[in-house]
Amino acid sequence: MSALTALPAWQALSQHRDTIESTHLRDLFAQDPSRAERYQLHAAGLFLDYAKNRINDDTIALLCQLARETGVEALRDAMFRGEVINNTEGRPVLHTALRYSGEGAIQAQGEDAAAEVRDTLKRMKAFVEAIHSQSWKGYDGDAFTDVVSIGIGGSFLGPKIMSEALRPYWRGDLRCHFVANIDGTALTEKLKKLDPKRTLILMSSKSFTTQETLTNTESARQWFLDSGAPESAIGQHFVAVSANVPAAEAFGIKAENVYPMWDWVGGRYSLWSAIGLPIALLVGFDHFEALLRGAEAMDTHFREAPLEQNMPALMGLLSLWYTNFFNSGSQVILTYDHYLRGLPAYVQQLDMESNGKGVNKEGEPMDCATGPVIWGGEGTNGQHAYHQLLHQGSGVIPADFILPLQSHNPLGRHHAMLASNCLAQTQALMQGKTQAEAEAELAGKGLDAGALTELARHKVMPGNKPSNTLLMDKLTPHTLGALVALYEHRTFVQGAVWGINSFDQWGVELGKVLGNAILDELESNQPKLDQDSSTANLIRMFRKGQIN
Ligand SMILES: O=P(O)(O)OC[C@H]1O[C@H](O)[C@H](O)[C@@H](O)[C@@H]1O
Repeated sequence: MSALTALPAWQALSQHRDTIESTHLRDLFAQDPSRAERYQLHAAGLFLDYAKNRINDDTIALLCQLARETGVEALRDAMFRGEVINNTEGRPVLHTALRYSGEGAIQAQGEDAAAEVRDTLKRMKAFVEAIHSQSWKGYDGDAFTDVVSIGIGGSFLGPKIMSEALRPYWRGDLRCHFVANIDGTALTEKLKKLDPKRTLILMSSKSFTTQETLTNTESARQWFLDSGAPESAIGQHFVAVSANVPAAEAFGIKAENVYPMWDWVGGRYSLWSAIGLPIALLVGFDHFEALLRGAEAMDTHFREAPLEQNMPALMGLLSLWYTNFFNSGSQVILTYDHYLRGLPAYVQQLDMESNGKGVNKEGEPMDCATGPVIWGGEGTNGQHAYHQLLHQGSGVIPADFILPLQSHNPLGRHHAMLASNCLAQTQALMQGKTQAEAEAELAGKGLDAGALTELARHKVMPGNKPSNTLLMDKLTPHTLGALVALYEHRTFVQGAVWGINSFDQWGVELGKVLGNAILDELESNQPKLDQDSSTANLIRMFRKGQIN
């Protein structure tokens, strides 16, 4: 047993689980009409109803005790102070400094992170306004109409998904196209519709070593030059965001066109930095700042609210409750808003890259599960597909339902219908359907008693499936910022309890190097093939371009 699983709170939760297991959520609601009032919370423009979780007051008390015994609050405060909590890379973790609007300093290894952020925001603002006012144009005097944003991982998902989420706020004078994959089809399909004279290329790579981003940017440069643009025009059309300014300059991007990133911001936490430039270009700098303020409001709540009333803490602890005490290997995020359809993929990277770890901070193997599989999609589409497994599958898959109360596109009864589906799903998962209810539904349909009982068995829903419901008045830059920061901190809380480093990603780094050795073999004519027989055979086929 590890120090973690031996903790009094962990042991108490293991026993408490049996109490909870013996009571159906339906009965918990029947026994306590005030349940919804007791298990709800407001923070930073968001409302969380967590009453449909398999909990009672003891569960919350024990989960908060576990957080205290594992030092979650102390680690949170150390993160905000800029201490080196990413121990394997020797770095502070300061994405919260990116949205800090106070005047004070935030020390990050001898530098004032807050001052650097302020300077960079000023530069970003000037750049965005120059593009919008058309004081910065293409080399032939044309205003920019299109931006191609090249980046992958955290340098892609945040800008793309948040831009989509803020579509109602787009200015309308610029389009943005995102290219991440090394698959040449991704870039080719985007570029073939564009006019190089009116296109700005924005490449984002914190490390400036990522194969996909470097190769796509080189190919985009070639496309630009092949169109007849002079080499001297590169400076007007290519901008980079990177923590590695010398490498960006060596690549040919003018120093004044390189916007900084810092070691103390993880890729998956970087959309609030210059990595978010595509968002600012699309929606304007005021809305980008509102996004930062929403995240900052959630930071303040996370920092100040006691654990029992702390939205990210409670969501993180509830997630851990199911992962570690109910063996739920996955969690689903269901957004009932078309603009938020990308959020599950965003949280997937955020959570799985952060908490997909098998050893703790000391490098010792974990003896309990860590990061669950995160997946999901937009409602109501999923209801016609994978919700079947949520309702009648054999495991427990906790769900987060996310619903803005007002639509940006009020259209007849659409929004009420959308909301009714969202609420009905949470209710159906909680209540389920008993054998007696299923039989009652089938009565009068002409079935004999035996057939009726048998068919009813297939229609039984066990219920007792937990969910959170997150509401906001409307999806705005502010509420979006708060929502994303909520998931960041929820991820943090789980990693802190587990005692893992949520801020490195050695498994993903492996992919950055593994491909290179095989690439040499694929492009070579030498029959060297120092590989296992399966890989060698596949390489031979690629060289021939034929499967026979
Ligand atoms: O921004 P870059 O340095 O190009 O990195 C892009 C991505 O690379 C890796 O896959 C990392 O694990 C991600 O966290 C990162 O966002």
